[in-house]
Amino acid sequence: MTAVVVFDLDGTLIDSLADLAAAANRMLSDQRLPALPQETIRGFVGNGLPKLVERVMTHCALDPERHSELTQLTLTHYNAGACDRTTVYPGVVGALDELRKMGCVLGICTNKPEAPARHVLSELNLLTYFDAVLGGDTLETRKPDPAHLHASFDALPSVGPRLFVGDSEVDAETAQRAQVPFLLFERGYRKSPVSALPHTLSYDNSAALPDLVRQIVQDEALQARPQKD
Ligand SMILES: O=C(O)COP(=O)(O)O
Ligand SMILES: [Mg+2]
Repeated sequence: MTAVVVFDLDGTLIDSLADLAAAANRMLSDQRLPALPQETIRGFVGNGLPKLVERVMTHCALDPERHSELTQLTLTHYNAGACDRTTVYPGVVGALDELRKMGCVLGICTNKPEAPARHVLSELNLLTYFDAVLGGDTLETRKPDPAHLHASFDALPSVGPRLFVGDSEVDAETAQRAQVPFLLFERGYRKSPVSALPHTLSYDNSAALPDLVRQIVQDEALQARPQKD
């Protein structure tokens, strides 16, 4: 029972909010501005680091003309401490092991820039599970453009049906536009209720993932079977 499973990163496999918030707050401190609460920054995650910085800047009434300078500064701070407080969600490692044992091939489609995404995956001993890692700056486009997700699947061998696992509005929209089944992690950084996001199945413990993938693969196989009359 194999599948091509592509994962979002932040809020799906890893809880990276504390380090993202710390980087943004160091940038603000460099501007002699007070730190923002982590909960505020949580709402700014999902569309990549440049967008996160843009949202912080709007919130703090910083001059939009400084966007590229302050994005670079935030990235420098993030790179210096990307794994200080970031953790792998419970159940993820066991689920990735089992999926690999099933013969699935795994990839990453994240809006985090590719270099820090690879660095964080490597530091957390996750990089070797993935045969493709596409970041928010790998292509000219990124999620919710389905081209980002399609390119992630295309970078992997076609061992079975394709499915996407993510945590946010951006991921749900990407999967819907790409027309692939979507597994929604309920404990990530989404802003709307689970019921408001289009998804195939949802889960709150990553240990459930292999069974959910099996279920989707079986359903896909049933749908693909020629109908008898
Ligand atoms: O960097 C972000 O804003 C979000 O990253 P993600 O796509 O891995 O959730
Ligand atoms: Mg995410």
